[in-house]
Order: sequence, then structure tokens, then C-alpha cells
Amino acid sequence: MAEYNRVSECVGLITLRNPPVNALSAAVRQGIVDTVQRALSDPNVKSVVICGQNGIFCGGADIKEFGSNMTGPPLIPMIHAIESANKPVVAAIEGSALGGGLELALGCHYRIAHSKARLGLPEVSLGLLPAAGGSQLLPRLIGVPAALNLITTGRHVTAAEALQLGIVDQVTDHNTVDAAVKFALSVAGRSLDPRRISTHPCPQQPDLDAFFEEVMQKVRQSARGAIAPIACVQAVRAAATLPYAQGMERERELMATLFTSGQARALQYCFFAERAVGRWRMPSGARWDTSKPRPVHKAAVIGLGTMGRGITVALAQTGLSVIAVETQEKQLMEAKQAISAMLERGAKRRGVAPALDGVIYSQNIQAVADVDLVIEAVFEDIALKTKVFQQLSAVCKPGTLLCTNTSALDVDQLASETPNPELVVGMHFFAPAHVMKLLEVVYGPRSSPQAVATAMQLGKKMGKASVAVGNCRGFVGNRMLKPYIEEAFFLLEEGATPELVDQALEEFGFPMGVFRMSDLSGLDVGWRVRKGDGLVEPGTASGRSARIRQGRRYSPLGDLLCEEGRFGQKTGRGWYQYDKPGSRVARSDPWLHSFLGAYRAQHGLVARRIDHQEVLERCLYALINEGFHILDDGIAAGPEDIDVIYVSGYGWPRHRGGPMFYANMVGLAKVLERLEHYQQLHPEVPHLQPSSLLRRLVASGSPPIHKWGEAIKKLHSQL
Ligand SMILES: CCCCCCC/C=C/C(=O)SCCNC(=O)CCNC(=O)[C@H](O)C(C)(C)COP(=O)(O)OP(=O)(O)OC[C@H]1O[C@@H](n2cnc3c(N)ncnc32)[C@H](O)[C@@H]1OP(=O)(O)O
Repeated sequence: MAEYNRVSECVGLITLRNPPVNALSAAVRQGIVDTVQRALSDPNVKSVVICGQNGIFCGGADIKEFGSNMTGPPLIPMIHAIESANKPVVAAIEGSALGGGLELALGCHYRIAHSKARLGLPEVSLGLLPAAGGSQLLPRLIGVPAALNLITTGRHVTAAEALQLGIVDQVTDHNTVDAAVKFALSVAGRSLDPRRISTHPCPQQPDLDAFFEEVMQKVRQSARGAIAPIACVQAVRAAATLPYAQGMERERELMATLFTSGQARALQYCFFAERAVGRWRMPSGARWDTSKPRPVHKAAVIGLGTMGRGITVALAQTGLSVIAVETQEKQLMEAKQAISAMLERGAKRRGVAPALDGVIYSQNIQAVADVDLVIEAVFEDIALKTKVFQQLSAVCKPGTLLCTNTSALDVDQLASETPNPELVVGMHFFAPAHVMKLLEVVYGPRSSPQAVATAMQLGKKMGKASVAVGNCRGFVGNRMLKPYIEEAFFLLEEGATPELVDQALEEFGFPMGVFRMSDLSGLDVGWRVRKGDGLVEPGTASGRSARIRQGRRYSPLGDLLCEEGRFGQKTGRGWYQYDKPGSRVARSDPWLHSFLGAYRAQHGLVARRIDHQEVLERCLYALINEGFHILDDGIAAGPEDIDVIYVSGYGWPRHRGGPMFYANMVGLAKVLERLEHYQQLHPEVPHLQPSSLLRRLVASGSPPIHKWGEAIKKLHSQL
């Protein structure tokens, strides 16, 4: 797992071999220990180079080992042995040096990186801290503020930034190992004392206490309940205030708490879940590894409203040539300006040239005749979308994939309007489409595996977390959101306030509670849907019967606010009040509280005290329960698909792993018991009726999440 060769007569070359990312498994660590020992004891060897095979230095500790009893040589003594070696050791960094991989490189006396390499300490995103000395070495090397930035965010830096920060000594555009060997020869025999980072004092930081207090406050705020970023700050503070050995002891203590925490488990689950969703399967048996995507060189977007503009930017940024179609001239001109500005901003951020020439604008749908794939993004109206699909079927060359950007409409119904339904899939983007990570790729019963493979591959190219899901009302994300929002409305009827509900959800870790989110996205969106469903009635009726619609409990609160013209932020009034339309700072609104009081009186409802626990249980367990229905229906292939959707698109706190993982952590029996409890209290609420899958799982002893498949009839999970 680590190969040893002597090169240029007197350089010992150690190559880490553990595809795909040369993670530091027990075998690799043993290999490093053995080969370093061999190089140091060989009198012909004057210096040593450590590199990784296949163009990657090292992706860090082997995350898969974390869940098991760890065996093999520990990392820290291995790194210390390298640092205290009496021959220079040079790290040749290609590809990535991350986590334990960078810590290994920091133990070396010199670091040479390829210009395309990326370096970082991303442990925080796995619920950990750089506990192989990284939290103590990096601040000593690059100073406390820069080290804190890297360690608390986990961001990867380019080789150029690493050089500027002082993490690497040289950057090369050529063969990195050759450059490192040459460098190793040039430094053989030099004193190594100044190169041992652990012996450096940490660069002085003025006003240390005030500095760390401020940093801690900021980190706490952005962590939203995650514990690892806080432990990272504490570890760096130890580096700034304690001698190295004591700092290492503090690092060890902090890591011991994190390592076994539920948050670390959740974050590591997310890491693997995000990769697992790429290995999609359909109920028909079609799967990622047997379905070949079609090549897409040229794409088109129809409709340049907010969604269409974002989708155009996302496509153009992948390097595709894009035809952007908008039939209204004024809209087209406005869209062109907006898209160009977005492309310019994005390019500036990434330090590349904007792909302005990649987009061709047209008012004429005929312009899409020769594209390989079209994404229709017109207004969410089935009649309009049907018309566009019929036009596209007539205009496009044979074999063009027709994708609809919809958040809820029936993809299969649209497909049935075309002569080739197998070429139709849904692509549910989230606004703003060039920023948001999530993409639901929606297949209907007639979508071909090739169409799904193509949309999934395109999503990946756009940098999206793409999840293949079946076609049903609301797909996965919005279908689960419905009971969550309904429970929040019911809680208001029973005595809660928007502030109370939002506070409970934000303390749980959501960036925004349900009411602040609803104000942001616009109350009229849901109102339009409810009207379409025939649920909205004039608000004059009172009593319980007025709140039973279509045989189930219904809260007209959202409709009543819309009737008052309160659409949220855009009108300056919603569940909260705002200084002016479009303003973002939500303030409690006395009008709303008296409105709720009057509403309860009109309907004979007596307000009672509602606590955070009830808010969380009713909103979250209702959402989770729908997730179990979705699994049972085969709409999502496995719990990881649902979790990736919620973490990347709906603000579910990543350190809680996603709703299905959370249910697993809480305990399925507890979730079932609480749903049964609330269902008894609210028998007219069907979404509180526990799903049969949840019952089956509990009856079979609540297996861990990766074993749920055995209880799911139609499972095609990959975890
Ligand atoms: C008490 C114990 C003390 C221990 C001391 C702990 C100190 C050190 C801790 C760590 O090092 S934690 C790990 C830190 N490293 C990372 O977080 C890096 C994670 N990996 C990545 O970011 C990316 O994989 C990559 C390296 C940038 C490569 O990206 P790419 O897109 O090329 O490939 P992927 O699809 O992401 O990965 C391919 C394949 O490899 C698996 N994998 C990646 N990294 C690891 C790893 N560190 N350990 C185990 N496996 C890893 C990944 O899961 C993919 O496999 P599949 O899941 O698709 O089978």
C-alpha cells in the first residue's frame, strides 16, 4: 500500500497506493511507517520524496475506517517520525492533499505542489477536526487567522493560494514528482531544524482573547448548532496559547468528543450518501452503470423568467453552447442583460473568462431545431407547458431530449403530449438555479434509462447534487414539505405564533423557519396551488366544519393572509412585517397576532401553550412520515436520496444527516409512538397516520438505516 523505490541514486521515493484517493487506511499507514524506516536506514539515501499514485497525493484518513475498530499504526506518531527524520522529506502534491493527507505533508520538511492541486483540512465537514496535528501545525505555519479560516470552513485552496499562504514551498506546472526529486536533491544535507513546524512558535496574534471571542461568536452563529466548528476554534486557540505537546493533548481531547458524536456520524453519512445517489436505479431495473448517457453539446432553454435565466447560466458555465429562447422581446432583452451579469459575476468569482459567447438569444422557438437537449422553463401551467412541448416535438431534430423544469406538474402527462415520451424527463431546479445545489431528475413510467442517464450526467456537470426520483405530486422534496407546512399552520390555530414555530425550527438548525421561508418564497405560490386543488373557499364560514375540506383538516390561514394582499417579503407583509416591500428583515407583526386571536375566536379554538418539542415533533415527524410513504411507493430509491434532497435543497441541517437519518438517530420506535400519539389527538389529519413502512421497520426491530432495504418492497438503494 506504499511502494518504495530509490531514484536518482540517492532519493528514496515512497508512493502511496490505495485507489481511488490513496486514503490513509491501516495498510497505507503501515506501508508509510515501513518505507520511511527503510529510507532512513539506507545509508545511500540522502533525502526522501512522498507522493501518491494516479495523480492524487492523498484524500486523508480512510473515512470508512471511522465506523469500525481502528487498527494499524496511528497517524500522529507516523507523522512525528517523519518530521523528526534526519534526512529531508519532501511531499510531492498532485491532485488533492486533504485532511490527514495534508497533515502528512505538514509533517514533511518541504512541500512541492502541482499548479492544479488542491489542499485543505476538510475534517470539519465530517464533524471532526484535523486531529493528526493539523490544528497545531497549520497555525504555526501560516498564522492563526489564516489557519482558522481553513480549519473552520474546511475549504480547499488552490496551489497558488497555498503558495501565497506559505503552506507549500514551490508550485510546478510540470511533473511534480520529478520537481520534488530535484528539490530533494538540492536540499540534502541542509539543517532540518527550521523545517520542523512543531518546533515553531505560533505567530503572535494581538489581543488574543478579544480576537478569539469575536471568532467564536461568528463561528457559533454560522454553525447553527454544529459542534465541530467550535471545537476547531478551541483547538486552534490551544495552538496559539500552549506549547506544542500540550496543544496536541488538547487536540486529542476535543477530537475524542467529536469522533463518537452523532453529528460526526450524520456528516459522514452525508458524505457517502451524496456519492451513493449518483448510482441511481429505476423501478424498471434500469441503472446508472448500464444506461449510457447521450452526448450533449448544445442545449436550449425555453422561457427566460427567473428559473430559465438561472438554468441558462448553469448550463453555459459547464461550457455548453446554449440557445436561450424567450418570445417576448422586452423580456428577452432584460434576460440577456441579467444572464450576462450573472455569468460575469460567476466568472470573476472563479477567476475565469465569462462564457458570454456560449449563449445565443432568440425569440423564435425554431432556433432550437438542432440542439441535443431542451429544458423548458416557462410558467408553471400545464396547458402552457403542453403547448410548448407540442411545438418542441415539431421543431427539434429526432432524438432531442425534452426536459421540463417543474416543481409539481405531472411529467408523465407532458410526456404523453409528445410522440416520443421516452425522451421526456423532469428537471426540478431550485431557485436561484445557478446557485442551488439540488436537482431532482424526475422520470415517468415511460422515460428511457438513457434520458435519465443524460439528465443525471448533465446535473453532475453543472455541479448539482442530482437525485433521480419517480413522478408523483411534488416529487420528493415538495411532497414531504406539504405535511410539514400544514402542521405549522395547525400549530398556529392551536395557540402557537410564527415566531415560536420558526424559533424552534431555527434552533434545530434550519436557516429559516417555515414562516420566514414562506414569506421569502411568497405566500401566493401555495395559494395558487390550493386554489387549483379546489381547497380555497370564502373566509366567512366558522367552526370546525369550515376547517374540514375534502374530508380532512384544513387550515385556511395562508389563504386569508393572501386575501389581505399579504404575500410575504415582496409586499412587505406576510407572517411578519418588513420595513418596505422587498426588505428582508422580518419583524414581529402585532396585526398578525390579533388576526390569529380573532381567527381562533371565530372558529371556537382555544389557544394553548405549545412548546418547541411539540413544534419539532409535529412538523418534522409529519415530514419524515411522508418520507417513509415515498420509500414504500418506490418514488425515492432509498433513504439517502431523500436525505440528500433535504440537505442540499431544503436547508435541513447537514449535521443532522437528513430527515430519514434523523429518524434513525431518534429511534424509529419513538417516531412511531409520537406519530400515534398525535394521530389520536388529531384523527382528521391523515399525514399523522404512521406509514406502513415505518410500522414494518419497527416491528422488525428498527434496523439501522442501511438495512431498511429489506423492509422496503421496491428498494433500489445503493448504500
Ligand atoms: C482517533 C482517530 C484519529 C484519526 C485522525 C483523523 C485526522 C484526519 C482526518 C481525515 O483525514 S478525515 C478525511 C478528510 N478528507 C476528506 O474529507 C476528503 C474527502 N474526499 C474528497 O473530498 C474527494 O473524494 C476528493 C479526494 C477531492 C476526490 O474527489 P472526486 O470527485 O475525484 O472523487 P469522489 O467521488 O469524491 O471519491 C471517489 C471515491 O473515493 C471515496 N473517498 C474519497 N475520499 C475518501 C476518504 N478520505 N476515505 C475513504 N473513501 C474516500 C469516495 O467515497 C468515493 O467512493 P464511493 O463512495 O463512490 O464508493
